Order: sequence, then C-alpha cells, then structure tokens
Amino acid sequence: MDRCSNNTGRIIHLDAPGGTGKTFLINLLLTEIRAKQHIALVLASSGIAAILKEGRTANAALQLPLKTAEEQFPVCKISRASAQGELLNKLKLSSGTNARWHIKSHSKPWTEHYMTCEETLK
Ligand SMILES: Nc1ncnc2c1ncn2[C@@H]1O[C@H](COP(=O)(O)OP(=O)(O)OP(=O)(O)O)[C@@H](O)[C@H]1O
Repeated sequence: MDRCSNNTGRIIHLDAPGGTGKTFLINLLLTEIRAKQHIALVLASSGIAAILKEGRTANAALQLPLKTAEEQFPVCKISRASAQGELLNKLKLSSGTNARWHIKSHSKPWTEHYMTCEETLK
C-alpha cells in the first residue's frame, strides 16, 4: 500500500500454493485503493480468468492487438489525450492473475501487456 500511495510501486509477483490467501490479499488491496477514490484495475490474460476474477482481459481493457506475442513492438490503441488514457495514467493498481498459465501457453503475461500500454501512454 505504501508503494501505491507514494507512486513508487512497480511489478510485484505474488506466488503461493492454492488456498493460501492470494485472492483475499488482492481483494483487500483493491478495496482499500477504491475506498480512497483511486483507480484499480483487475486484468487477466484469458477470458475465463477475467470472469473468475471479475475483471477484464488485458487485451480488451488496454486495447492491445490480439497477437502481442508475435509483434516485436506491440502498441496500445488508447490515446494519451483520451478520457481512457487519462484514467489509465491515474491508475494506482493493476492486478492480474495466472502467471503459470502464461508459461505453459507461451503467451505473454498480462504484466507485459500492461507495460506495453504504459509505454504507449508515456
Ligand atoms: N487473512 C485471512 N483471513 C481470513 N480468511 C482468509 C485469509 N486469507 C484467506 N482467507 C480465506 O481462505 C480461503 C482461501 O483464500 P483465497 O481464495 O484468497 O486463496 P488463493 O490463494 O487465492 O487460492 P487459489 O490459488 O486457489 O485461487 C478464502 O475463503 C479466504 O476468504
């Protein structure tokens, strides 16, 4: 939470066995950030994970090309000056799931999708 408040946070990986409280912790963080009227996004790489976590796929939310893994320099289609671009620049937390799924499927993890968008919006 300190990293969110100070805008010093980067990528934090949370890896623990099933049922040990990862979702519980992420929900606490989301609740605290939103309670302070800040913006927090829940992103996932697959549709099923997005449904389970009540979020959206990174491709849809960040308007990324479908085959980011095949593009050397994928670009997010959101313009910096648009309302959505301004909103994303105010983002305090973007939470995602399924890192292991990415390793198995050889697709890019949602964190890379988010970094693509962050670079585009700079
Ligand atoms: N600190 C806590 N205090 C009270 N209950 C907790 C706490 N941490 C986890 N729980 C409870 O334990 C159960 C499992 O937690 P959770 O679903 O967050 O685990 P998980 O690591 O995300 O599991 P999975 O990897 O299977 O998705 C839930 O019912 C949750 O409410």
